Amino acid sequence: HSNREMWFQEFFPPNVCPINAKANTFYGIMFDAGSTGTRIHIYTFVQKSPENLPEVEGEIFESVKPGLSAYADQPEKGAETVKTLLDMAVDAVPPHLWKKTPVVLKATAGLRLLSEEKAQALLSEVKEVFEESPFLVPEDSVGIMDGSHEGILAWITVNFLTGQLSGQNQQTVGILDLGGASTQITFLPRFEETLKETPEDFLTSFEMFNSTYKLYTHSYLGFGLKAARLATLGALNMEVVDGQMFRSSCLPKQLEAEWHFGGVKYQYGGNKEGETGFKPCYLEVLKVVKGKLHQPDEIRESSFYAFSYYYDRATDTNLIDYEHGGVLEVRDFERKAKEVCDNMERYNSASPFLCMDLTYITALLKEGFGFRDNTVLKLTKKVNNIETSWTLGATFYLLQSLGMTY
Ligand SMILES: O=c1[nH]cnc2c1ncn2[C@@H]1O[C@H](COP(=O)(O)OP(=O)(O)O)[C@@H](O)[C@H]1O
Ligand SMILES: [Ca+2]
Repeated sequence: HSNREMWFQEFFPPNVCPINAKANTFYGIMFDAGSTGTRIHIYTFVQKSPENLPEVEGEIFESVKPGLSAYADQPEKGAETVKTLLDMAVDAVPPHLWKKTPVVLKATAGLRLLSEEKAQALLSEVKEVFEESPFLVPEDSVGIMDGSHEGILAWITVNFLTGQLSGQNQQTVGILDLGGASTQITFLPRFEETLKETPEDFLTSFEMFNSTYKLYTHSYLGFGLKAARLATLGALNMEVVDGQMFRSSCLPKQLEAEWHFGGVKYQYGGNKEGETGFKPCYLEVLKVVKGKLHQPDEIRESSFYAFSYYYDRATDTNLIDYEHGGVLEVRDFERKAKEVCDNMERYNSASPFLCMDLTYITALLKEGFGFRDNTVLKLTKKVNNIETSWTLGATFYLLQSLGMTY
C-alpha cells in the first residue's frame, strides 16, 4: 500500500483498522449433511497474530429438512437443497474473497446407511453444484465423513469454544452427540488405565493447533435416536412389507400412524391390548443397547457436554431452557421418562415418540455407556453464540490442511 492509502491507520487501533481487518479476515463454508437435515455453517475468522489461534468472529447458520438421504432416488433434487443453502454464502462472503473461501460438505450416518451407489450419486450431484459456485472447491470437498472424525471434530469445537485448547492448564471436556442415525462419545483419557483397557480402534491421535491429542472416540452407527426407534420397533434393517405394523409399549395404546425415515415408510402403533408405560418400555429399549457398547471406566467420574437430540428432548420436556441450555444429571432423564411414559395421554400433543426417546436416552446413558445416575451433563446448543457442532472443528481442520491457518 502507498502511504496515501494508509493515511487513516493512525486513527484506528490496529485490530479495527480497515486495512488490517481485510488482511486477516477469512471465511470457511461447511455443510453438515446429517440424517435428518442438511445445514450450512458460514464462519468468519480473524487471525490477529500467527502465534495465537484464529478467532471465530461470526457464524451464519441455516438448515433444510429432510436430509440428503431422503433423496436417495432423486439425487438432483437432493443437490438442489444444497444449492439453495449455498446461495446464502454468495450473499454473505464479500466477492473479492469468494475464490479464497473453501466450501466442503461432509455427510454423516444417513448416507453411511445408504447403498454405496445411491450415496455416490448424491455426492457427485452436490460436487457439481460446488464446481458451479464461485468458491474454492478443494479436493475431497464432498464425501462421507469417518465416524471417528465426527466425534473428534465435535470435541475440538467444544473445547476450542470453551477455551481449553489454548494456553496452559488445559482441562478438556468430553462430549456426547446424539444424531438421528448415529451417536458419538469422545473424551481425552486422563488415566493410563483407560488407555490400557481400551481397544485400539477406540483411540485416535489427532493433530490440531500444533498439539497432538490421543482421544477416546467412537461412533455407533444405528444408535442415533431415530435409528433406535426403528430398532425398538424391530424394524431396523428389515425388508418392510406393505401393511406390516410395528408395535411397542413405548407408544400411546390407541396410536396407529406412519413414519418416513431414510426414504422408507414404516407403519407403527401402540400395544392395543398389551402393556404400556415406563417399565415395559425400558425392557424393550434395553434389548437395543445392552451389551452393545464399550464402557470406559473413566467416564463414571467425569462430566460431559451433550448436544443434538439430548438437547432437543431436554428442551421438549422443560428439563432445560431452549435458549440457555442447562446442567442435568443422568437421573433427570430417567425421572422425565417415567413421568411421560406413565402418563402418555397427558403428553398427547407432543411427539408420540416422546416416551420412547426419553427411555432410550436413559438406557443409552446408563446401560449403554455405563454412566452413573449422578453423572453431570452440560447441555449446550451454543457457546459464545457459535453452534456446538463438529462443523467448526472440521472447518479448522480444512483451513489447516489448506495452509490458511496454523
Ligand atoms: O448446527 C447444529 N447445532 C446444534 N444441533 C444441531 C446442529 N445440526 C444438527 N443438530 C442436531 O442434530 C440432531 C440430528 O442429527 P443428524 O441429522 O445430524 O443425524 P446424524 O448425525 O445421525 O447424521 C438434531 O438433534 C439436531 O437438532
Ligand atoms: Ca449429526
